[in-house]
Amino acid sequence: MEILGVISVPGWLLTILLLILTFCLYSKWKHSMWKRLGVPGPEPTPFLGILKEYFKKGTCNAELELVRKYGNVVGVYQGHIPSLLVADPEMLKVIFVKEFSNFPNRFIPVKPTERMLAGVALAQGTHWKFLRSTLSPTFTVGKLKLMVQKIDKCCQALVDNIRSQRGDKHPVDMKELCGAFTMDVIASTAFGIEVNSQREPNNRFVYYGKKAAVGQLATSFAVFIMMFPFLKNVIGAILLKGRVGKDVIEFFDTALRSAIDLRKEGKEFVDVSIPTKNVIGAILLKGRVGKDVIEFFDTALRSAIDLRKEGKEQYQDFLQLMINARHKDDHQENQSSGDMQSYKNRGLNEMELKSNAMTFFLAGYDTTANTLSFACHALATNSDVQKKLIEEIDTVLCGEKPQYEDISKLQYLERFVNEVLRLYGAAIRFNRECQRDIKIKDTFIPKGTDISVPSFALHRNPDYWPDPEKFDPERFTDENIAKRPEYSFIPFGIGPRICIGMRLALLEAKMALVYMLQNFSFTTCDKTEIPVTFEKGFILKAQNGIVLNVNPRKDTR
Ligand code: HEM
Repeated sequence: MEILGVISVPGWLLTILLLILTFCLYSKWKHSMWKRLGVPGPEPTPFLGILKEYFKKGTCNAELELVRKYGNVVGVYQGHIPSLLVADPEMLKVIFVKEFSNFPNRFIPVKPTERMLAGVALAQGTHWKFLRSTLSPTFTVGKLKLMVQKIDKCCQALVDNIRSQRGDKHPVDMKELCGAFTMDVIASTAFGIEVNSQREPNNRFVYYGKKAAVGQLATSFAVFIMMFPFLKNVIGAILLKGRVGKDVIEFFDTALRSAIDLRKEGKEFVDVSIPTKNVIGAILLKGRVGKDVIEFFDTALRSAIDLRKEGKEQYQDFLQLMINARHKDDHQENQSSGDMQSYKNRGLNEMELKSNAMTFFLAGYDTTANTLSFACHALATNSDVQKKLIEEIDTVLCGEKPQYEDISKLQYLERFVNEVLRLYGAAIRFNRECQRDIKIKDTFIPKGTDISVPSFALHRNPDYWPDPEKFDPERFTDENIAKRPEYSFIPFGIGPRICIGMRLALLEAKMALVYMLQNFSFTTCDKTEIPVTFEKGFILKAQNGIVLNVNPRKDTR
């Protein structure tokens, strides 16, 4: 083809050039939205928007810089998807509480699968309302009290494990140990399965839990879809369905299916061989899960069954509570959409049960584990705080094991944990999708916008937290709390969609801290990183572990 009768260009090359030009214009137009709306923000990198910064500096540091530079409301682009970062407490109240009906759902950058939408964390509209109201009773104080015995056992194992790991005064990686501890807690409180992941760091639950941990969505596929969101519905689901965590999902599904089957008929618990054989047969036939997984699962299952045979297990776990919430009306088993009335007479269907059990497992493991390991780091690097905490624990408990009621008496512990959550809250970002155009505090937010909360940056804003990097539990005295705006401290989110597992997380973290401090104190060693380097994902983690000296308390058992 000739251009202006001068240059001869092959047709295919011209097509490519035109395509590139079209994409560049598309990118430029997409990246002009916040400027047109008068919202401050950084100049986006073509096609990638802010993603390059996130990958280079990590989500938490990138957002901290953005909020410090542009203020509490910042317009950015994840690829070509417009995101409004909101770290203004007043605006957060409007979006997450007052105008919740306009922001009821999470923003999901990829096309969600049916399974993703069946879990309470990603469910939408009335379906979310139904799931949330069905699952919330699972986390009441009364139900949590029933879990205390299980948590207690895991705490004892944690202490034993620290003791054996430190051996002859070797430093201990508390990140690994805390991960194994919360894995034990969630396995027993969610599924009634006792896995000794603390003594077996290569345990399959730990392996699959880690593999499936939040942050998986930051795959190249997700980035690709963020760059070209118009392709979301065409290829998003296919790519994600095919590639992300298939073996992980399969593992959890099989484990759960058999656990449910076992419970359906009380008498089957007595016969170990039949159900176990069936499960393994099914896995082998499918040929998808490795031999090691089968062996692990067989062992875990066997121990769960053995416990039931010995009558030790009373099914006081989330799985049982969820099973109790289903089969109220079997013929509506497959219903998963419609108005609230259509959910009225049914419990959880199979897909919802599976998806939520896995959600609890994944949401409850990594978040709590990292919070706890940062707490140990804070103790080691703030000896005065540690001393005060030990004094309180000794005075209130007099060396006895903590009971549920004791935990609320430990006021300094409450302040300490809050300060840990302020500086090291695991969920550094959570979001909502704007359903209809709306103007809030002079900012126009178009329908479909992702509203993301950079909580790491909010929790380090010097306007609310003077000398923000300083670790100081006294920030959480009643007097000091009253001086700050509501919603300036939101480690578990805000409003009707606040973290459903908050009480469990706080209970297990506090119990573990009490157990540890009744037996040990923490100090730094030459391998302790100060300050800690964070990983770059959406969950706050110490990149190089939390390595500390753990010293037995001379005055303890
Ligand atoms: C220290 C530990 C934890 C932290 C910091 C944390 C933080 C959060 C945050 C920030 C959210 C988003 C809330 C919002 O959008 O407003 C959330 C949601 C959620 N969390 Fe947690 N979480 C923790 C532990 C747990 C545990 C132990 C469980 C379950 C056993 C859990 C289950 C969930 C679920 C299911 C949701 C989605 C709720 C919904 O959409 O209705 N989390 N969490």
